[in-house]
Amino acid sequence: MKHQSFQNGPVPSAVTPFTAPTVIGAGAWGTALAASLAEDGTAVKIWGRSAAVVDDITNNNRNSAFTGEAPLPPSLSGCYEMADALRGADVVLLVVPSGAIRAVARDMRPHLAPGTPIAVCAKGIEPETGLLMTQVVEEELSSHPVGCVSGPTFAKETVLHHPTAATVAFAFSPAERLDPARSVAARLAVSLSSQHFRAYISDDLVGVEIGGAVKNVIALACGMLTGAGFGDNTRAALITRGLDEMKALALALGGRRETLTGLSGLGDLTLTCNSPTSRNMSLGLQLGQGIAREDCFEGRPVVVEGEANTLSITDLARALGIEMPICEFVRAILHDGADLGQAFAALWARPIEAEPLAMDVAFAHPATDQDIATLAERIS
Ligand SMILES: NC(=O)C1=CN([C@@H]2O[C@H](COP(=O)(O)OP(=O)(O)OC[C@H]3O[C@@H](n4cnc5c(N)ncnc54)[C@H](OP(=O)(O)O)[C@@H]3O)[C@@H](O)[C@H]2O)C=CC1
Ligand SMILES: O=C(CO)COP(=O)(O)O
Repeated sequence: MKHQSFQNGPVPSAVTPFTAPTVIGAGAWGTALAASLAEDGTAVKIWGRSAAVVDDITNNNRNSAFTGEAPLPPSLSGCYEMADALRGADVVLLVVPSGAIRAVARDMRPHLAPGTPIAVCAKGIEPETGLLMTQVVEEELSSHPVGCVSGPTFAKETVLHHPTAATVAFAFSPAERLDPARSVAARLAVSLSSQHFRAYISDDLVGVEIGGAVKNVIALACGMLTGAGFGDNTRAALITRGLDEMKALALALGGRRETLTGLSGLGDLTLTCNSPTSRNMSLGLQLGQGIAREDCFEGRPVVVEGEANTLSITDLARALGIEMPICEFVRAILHDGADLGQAFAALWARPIEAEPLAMDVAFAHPATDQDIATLAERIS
């Protein structure tokens, strides 16, 4: 049983962890999160749609298909009936790819106890609606508190107990604001935390979710340019300017700028953009090397969230009037058949901007060259 203090003013309150968590989705990340929750012996259920995967977890304490030979805690048990998985659950982590979130949330509805909190752990934005994953789940499960878990977390490292940190974000009720130790975010953060895993809390769902969704697209760009033969300078430029794009989108949707410098923003951007362990970075790398899309990953189907989400993110940005040139560059390559060299030359030839002004000005004014020149004069 985890009991930890949460500093709230002079008198720290105790945080009560969840005692019956269920994870929906038995892929790599669902398995890693379930293992973190079960680390201290808490009985955790994990639902998967493949009987072979579920049986492997229950009988062998392994998920060979998704997390290899890494041993999983014995208090983790698999279910392939949604009703069994959700019976008695006091918190649910929803960990299927973003494209499946709405349908799976709908399937969960008849089996959830009233008010059970749901933490969405997929990274993306819904096509057509432009909704964040938590907003999609709120539409399907309107009477439940809905939040998210996001951060720089490769599942394969998490199951091997490499120290890992992530952010848990939920809206805080007025009572929780007075005593954050009682918040769903704090309770889930403590439930997930162990000697290998640290969870931080936030109430900025927009900021946390936008970081997780957009970093995949920037990782694709980093992969493409790395694959094309460029080095660390180019990746650093894309990461930094990509962070600016994330901030702009999050701010336009009501998120907070500082959230994007946290684990789910800069943290995940740094991880994903610099490592071919990332499926998004890896796809970009292969495309940059000239490998045809259908031959990438040797033809295996692999979840590459940034691929479809490039469209949903740029559609949303266009509708909001936000410039996201790196994301547009990735869209041009992946979805409009553009030539990588020509598209990058166009990206690189964009007008010179004053770096701090690029953010601050874009929101106050639909910035023209004249606007920027005028503001630059005023500041200098
Ligand atoms: N892997 C990682 O390191 C991290 C991943 N994430 C995010 O977690 C989410 C899931 O990714 P990840 O676990 O890696 O993906 P995986 O490919 O490892 O697993 C996906 C799981 O979802 C299941 N699934 C797919 N479609 C459906 C559906 N329509 N209905 C029900 N189940 C479905 C798959 O089942 P089946 O095998 O039967 O197809 C599989 O169990 C993504 O949004 C990803 O961005 C976040 C942080 C880290
Ligand atoms: O989100 C992740 C790490 O935080 C996993 O990244 P990929 O989906 O690109 O593999």
